[in-house]
Amino acid sequence: MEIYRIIDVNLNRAREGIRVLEEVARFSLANRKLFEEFKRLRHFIKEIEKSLAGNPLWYRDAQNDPGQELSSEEMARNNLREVVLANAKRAQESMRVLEEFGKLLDAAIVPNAKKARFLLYDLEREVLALIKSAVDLTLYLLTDDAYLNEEKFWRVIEDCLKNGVTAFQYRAKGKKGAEMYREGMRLKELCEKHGVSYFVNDRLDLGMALNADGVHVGQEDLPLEVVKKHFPGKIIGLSATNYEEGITGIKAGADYLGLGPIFPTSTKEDAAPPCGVEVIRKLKEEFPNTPVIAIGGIDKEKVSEVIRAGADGIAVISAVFGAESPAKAVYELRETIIKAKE
Ligand SMILES: Cc1ncc(COP(=O)(O)OP(=O)(O)O)c(N)n1
Ligand SMILES: Cc1nc(C(=O)O)sc1CCOP(=O)(O)O
Ligand SMILES: [Mg+2]
Repeated sequence: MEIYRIIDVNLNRAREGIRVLEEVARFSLANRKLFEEFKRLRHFIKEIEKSLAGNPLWYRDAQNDPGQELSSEEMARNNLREVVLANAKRAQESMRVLEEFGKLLDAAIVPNAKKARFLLYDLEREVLALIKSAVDLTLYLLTDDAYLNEEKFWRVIEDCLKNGVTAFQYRAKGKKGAEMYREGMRLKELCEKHGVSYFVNDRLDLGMALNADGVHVGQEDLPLEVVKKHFPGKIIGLSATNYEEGITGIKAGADYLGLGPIFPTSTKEDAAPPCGVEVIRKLKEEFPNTPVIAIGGIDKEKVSEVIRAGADGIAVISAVFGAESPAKAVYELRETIIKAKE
């Protein structure tokens, strides 16, 4: 009897998890193919239930189930990706339980539960890829220690987030872990408040501790594949200073490239020689699906040139933080990008 209750609870959890994913595909992604595949999968779970010799419903006893209350982990969801990850995990775990207890009750359901679990892994990957590609990297603002050193810059940053920044990177070089955690958390909260994607530079550990949307690594930071392995489902960006590094990075699975410096920059002392805009054109011709974000020496005058060469977005520091009015600079850069993309 308790096995029927376990089967009942897990059939429900699997269906509920898949139902949430179905709604994400339908309403958030407006993707008919994925929506229908989730629906088919949900019906397939129903068929597993019907194929059982007994009816798990006969043994349902929700009143006396000690696992009824929501854990705080179940209540915390910051964005669509977290909703997908949590519900896919929930459904996959339930199917695994069905496989194990099915062996005791009705071995016939085992291969079907396993099939459903593997189908769900594939669908989850597809949904996460679509969510990742929906992240807007058009105007990507990075911090630099030279600017983030006075209290007044917190106000400046918030103004920028309100005025058109679409992605933000916490980039600190000379600070200790405790300070980075404090600043990083404060910045993350600001980004969340304004619906801006939040990245951490260089440090996988900090990105994980802050539950950032992603981490950006350079050629001399932790290897891309290591960061991808330890931060699954997150957006992992890679710096490339030339065409060859760009190709290698795309083939290794970078979610986007930070390509540069495109022009001379005085912000980064150890920057490579400028690579110019033609590299953007070549990379985008060969790999149109990987976002290329141009960085290094980009300002109001140069932004149109990089966007017309095919860059999906720009990453900037001094063009914003060095401006008399950073919020106005953000607004103007955004307007110029939109015009150049038309
Ligand atoms: C979006 C973006 N592109 C490039 C970089 C540069 O990364 P890296 O080469 O590792 O240099 P540092 O920023 O760590 O000095 C970036 N941070 N972001
Ligand atoms: C952080 C950084 N990375 C670069 C690279 O080429 O990888 S250039 C750079 C500095 C960008 O600052 P600014 O917009 O002031 O030129
Ligand atoms: Mg780096």
